[in-house]
Amino acid sequence: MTTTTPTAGAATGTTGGPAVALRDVSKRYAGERGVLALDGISLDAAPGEFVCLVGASGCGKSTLLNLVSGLDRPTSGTVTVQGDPAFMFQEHALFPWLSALDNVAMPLRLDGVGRRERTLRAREHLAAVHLEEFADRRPHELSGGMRQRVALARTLATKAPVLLMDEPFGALDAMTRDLLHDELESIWRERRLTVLFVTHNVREAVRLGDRVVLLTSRPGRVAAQYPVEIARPRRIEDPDVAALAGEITAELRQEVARHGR
Ligand SMILES: Nc1ncnc2c1ncn2[C@@H]1O[C@H](COP(=O)(O)OP(=O)(O)OP(=O)(O)O)[C@@H](O)[C@H]1O
Repeated sequence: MTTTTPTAGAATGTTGGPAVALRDVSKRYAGERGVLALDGISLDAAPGEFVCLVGASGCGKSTLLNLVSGLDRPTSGTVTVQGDPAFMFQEHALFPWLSALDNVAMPLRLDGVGRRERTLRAREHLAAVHLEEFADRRPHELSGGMRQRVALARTLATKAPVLLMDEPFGALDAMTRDLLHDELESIWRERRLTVLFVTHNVREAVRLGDRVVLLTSRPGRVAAQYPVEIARPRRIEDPDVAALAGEITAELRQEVARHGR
């Protein structure tokens, strides 16, 4: 039986259960070849937990996030989320004709928040990502890193307790990515968000995650899970981060080799 059950409006942690729970979730895409993207995934994220997903290209990471977001439904199994999650992609998907402030205010506007209140709140979210001085700029007047910050601020404006991030920093240079790691980490802690973060970059996963989940090549299954017990604050170049990332990468390589991809 297929059910996707976002318990809309529930706050993180109020029911005492996991913030995100996947139970034996499979996804087969329709079409001639009927690709089986995910096969029997069971995975929880506790309220306030930062979970990173890594795996070979095409193993179903984006599919998994889409199922959690409710954009798509599993073929079988159940997906349960406490509250409506917010989604942030690699492509910032900002409205080009709107200022940074109006982009951030958009979810508030859609929620029916009045102009005065939403401007005030959007300014606070921009300040959280250190962009208060750029409130009036349009996306094309901002750098790639700044645009991703605006996208992050807009995601925060939704007040969603669960944040789904699909390679959000993949296109950024190392320095900008480092800064955004710091900002995301501090916002995550402050707001006690639950984060599901997809990345190709195993070091980034270890830098950010409380736990790293390694998926098998297609069809995606959980191959291994690594609790990250390295004290925060962490830096991506820390030897401990590099060591665990090395271990996970070795396993990932074997996984890719096993499937000849
Ligand atoms: N809408 C769709 N229709 C048919 N097949 C799809 C669809 N979306 C994804 N797929 C297939 O499902 C598999 C998993 O795709 P998905 O994008 O979830 O993988 P991924 O791990 O996020 O990939 P990458 O790391 O390259 O971004 C792939 O083989 C892909 O071609």
